[in-house]
Amino acid sequence: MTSDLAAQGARRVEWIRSRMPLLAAMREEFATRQPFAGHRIGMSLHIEPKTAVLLETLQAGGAEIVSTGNHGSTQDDVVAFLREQGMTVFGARDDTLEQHHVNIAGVLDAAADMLLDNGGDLAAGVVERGVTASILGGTEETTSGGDRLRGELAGAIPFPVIVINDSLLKAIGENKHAVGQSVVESFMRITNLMVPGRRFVVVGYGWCGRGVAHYLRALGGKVAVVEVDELKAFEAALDGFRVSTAVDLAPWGDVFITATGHADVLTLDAIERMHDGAVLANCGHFPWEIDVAGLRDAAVASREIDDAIERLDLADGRHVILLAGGRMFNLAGREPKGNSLESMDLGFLLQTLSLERVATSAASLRAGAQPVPDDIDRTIARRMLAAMHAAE
Ligand SMILES: NC(=O)c1ccc[n+]([C@@H]2O[C@H](COP(=O)([O-])OP(=O)(O)OC[C@H]3O[C@@H](n4cnc5c(N)ncnc54)[C@H](O)[C@@H]3O)[C@@H](O)[C@H]2O)c1
Repeated sequence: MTSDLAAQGARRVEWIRSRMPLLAAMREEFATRQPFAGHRIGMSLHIEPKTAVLLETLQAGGAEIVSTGNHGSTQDDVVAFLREQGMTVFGARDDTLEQHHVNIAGVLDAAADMLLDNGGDLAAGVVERGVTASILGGTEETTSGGDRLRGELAGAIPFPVIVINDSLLKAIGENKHAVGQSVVESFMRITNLMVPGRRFVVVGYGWCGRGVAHYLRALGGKVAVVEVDELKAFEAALDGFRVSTAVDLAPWGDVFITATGHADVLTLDAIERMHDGAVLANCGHFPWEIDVAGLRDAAVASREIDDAIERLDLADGRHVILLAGGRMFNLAGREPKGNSLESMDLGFLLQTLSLERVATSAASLRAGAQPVPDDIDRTIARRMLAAMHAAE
């Protein structure tokens, strides 16, 4: 019998599934191809409705799924739905960090022969347990997991791991365009402020920063860029943005958005020069880009004004607004949407085709971390163009 929670999960997945055409086509192909028949995939990935569509697709290809989510973000209705589809899923939204580690151990105990990893936890687990020989290969979703495989785990992984975040297709489709769109959407949803005419300073002009700067300008925002790499700073200037340092732009900007992946790119020396009411937000992966600790020390008072909006009063009478405590603000606030369905359709097809490559041709891949094979990027780009009717 379907539980109420599973039924709620099923309803939420329905809309998402209906707008992920690349994965839908894959499920049809897999019905006959069955590349994962006889394989058990052990997974660690943020569990929400888009992930459910990925898991359904792998299951349609014959895979047995044993999965857990990220700590603190597992959606219980989606877990209930996936369990009803015959998958083994560990984890709940309120799990402690300790329980999360038990969940990861549960996935490792299932003795999967393929891994879909997130941050390198499963790869580190099989090395620690000395069971690497039983693994055919797998994928790694994140840059930080890729860094770990190439750093502390280098030489210890005798099977291939395709690092999804190394894909140029993903950089374009997700980091630039999806993060660009969702950062602008989140700024508007969380603050309810106007973009047109407002002065934004974007720190970092990599894939994400470029997207953020372009989407803000597209809505009429005035945008300046801070970038330490002179080539990217030059590109930002040619793209028509004002380019300078954070300290120099501090009195000019109304809103400051960091997108670098690096620590302390917005510090007190800039914050002290900002005008009263300046808004600070970060969309980089780690919550360390804005010097939040330094800001809290300098503040004489602080209070939560609304969901993900905090006011910090400074000694000279000015105040600044910090969104989402300096964490990724496009995943915060009421009803965070995260990145667009289409970008996740694309990202999860990268996962699916990379796992299929491992299942069918592991011997043709080298051991350890490696980028997504170029032909997979190009196949998906062609499919995405067709799904978008871009040629019409
Ligand atoms: N919020 C999301 O949904 C989301 C999605 C994808 C990636 N990310 C994260 O966003 C961050 C940026 O990703 P990316 O793909 O744009 O990386 P990237 O490497 O393409 O760009 C980072 C840029 O920041 C610049 N930079 C570094 N230190 C700087 C400093 N002190 N001041 C100014 N510029 C500086 C670098 O020169 C580089 O151009 C990463 O942490 C990534 O994990 C977030």
